[in-house]
This record gives sequence, structure tokens and C-alpha cells, in this order.
Amino acid sequence: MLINYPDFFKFVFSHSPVYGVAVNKLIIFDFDGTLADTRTDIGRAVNSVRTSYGLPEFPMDKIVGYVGGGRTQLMEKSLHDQPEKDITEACNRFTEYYVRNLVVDTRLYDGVSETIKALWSKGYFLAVLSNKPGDMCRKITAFFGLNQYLITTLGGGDVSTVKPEPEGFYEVLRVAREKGFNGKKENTWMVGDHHTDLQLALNVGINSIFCKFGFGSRLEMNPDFEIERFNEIKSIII
Ligand SMILES: O=C(O)COP(=O)(O)O
Repeated sequence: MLINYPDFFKFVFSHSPVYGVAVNKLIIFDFDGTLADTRTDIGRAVNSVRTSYGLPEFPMDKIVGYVGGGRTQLMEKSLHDQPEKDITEACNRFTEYYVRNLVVDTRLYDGVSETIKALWSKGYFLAVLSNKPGDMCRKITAFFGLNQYLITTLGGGDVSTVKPEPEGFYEVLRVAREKGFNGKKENTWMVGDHHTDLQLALNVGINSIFCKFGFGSRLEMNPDFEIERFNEIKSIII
């Protein structure tokens, strides 16, 4: 692996208590609709499942409205007109297509790489907590070169529940503490585009930032902050 030395030293210094820099912020990002616009690739994978059952394709915007609660829920909603279905089998068909086509049209939103790097350079602990299956999430974050900045990337299947249940958050917190995070809940942020992200933040008592550029819906949830562009996170947190 090639080490970028200026970045490496920035990390060591900023994450080392020896140098007296406070290591006190944990920022947890949702994935779909927050870091990446994954709509088209998810949509194609869903339609591949529908056609495998002999069903007509759904328009993308309809499918996008079903994303957010993880793969099982996505399959249940996307096959609501197929009475005879085995959801486990449908999930397998979805996975089989999607793992081979994870990053065809998927793109990071503007400012994501640069902002993640800036937050990491400050010594903050960064993590991804998604309802998307964890192995798929990690493949995409790796593809975009984000893994080096993340203490962990957790998704569906890594813990037994999905957001807004708090289990995934507590696992991220455990990893962060193990790596030296010494802050409190008021120094912890959930950044997402979906009501499950905002509900999770409320459930565990951390700050929330709602990404208006994403494709999720906030429903009746009230985030602490809203952003139009990803890089606005810097002015809120730094
Ligand atoms: O795949 C989903 O259902 C949603 O994934 P997300 O939590 O990263 O938005």
C-alpha cells in the first residue's frame, strides 16, 4: 500500500494524545443518499429481481422511495405485487445482481472526498453506519478510497438490527472508544438523508445533520441541522 506521508503524519499527530490535540468528535455517516448517489445501480438491481419473477420493471423514482430500511424491506416493498415470493430467495437474487454491478453509475456526492479528508485531518473519528448490507457498503467505500479515513463501516447483517435501532450505533461507538475516542454524545454526530438516521440520533441522544441533497425523506423528524451540500458539514462541526 502506498502511504501518503503528509496525510500519514497529519493523522498520527492529530490522533495522538501525546501532542495534546483533543480527540473528541465522532461523526457517523449514512451511506446511500448521504455519501453516494446509488439510486440507478440499486434501481437496476431491483428491476433485475422483478424481471426474474416475470414482473414488469418499476420506474426508478418508485424504487428509490423503497430504499432506506435495508435489503429485506427493499425486497418486500419492491415485490408487493408478487404474492408468491420467498423474501430470502428474493434477497439472494438482488445480491447476486447487485454485487456484480455495485459501481456502474454510483457516484460520491460533490465535496464528499475533500470533506471526509478535512474532518479526518482534524483528528475526528469517522465511520459509516448504513442499512445497506455491510459487505456491499465496504466494497463501495473501498472503491472510492474512503476506507483509509474510516474507523469502521457497518451495514445490514453486521449487527442483528437496522437503523433506527441503536445496536449499530453502539457497535460504532465501541470501535471508536477502542481507537481512542474519548468524547461524549454531544460530540457525536449522525449525518444522513433518511428519517431512520434522524430517529437513530434522537434515540441515542446525539446530534443530527440532515442531507437535503439525498434521496431519503425526513418525514416528521426535526434534525439539529440541515445541509444543501456535503461540505457544509465542516462549518457545523469543525
Ligand atoms: O440500503 C438501504 O436500505 C439504505 O442504506 P443507507 O442506510 O446507507 O441509506
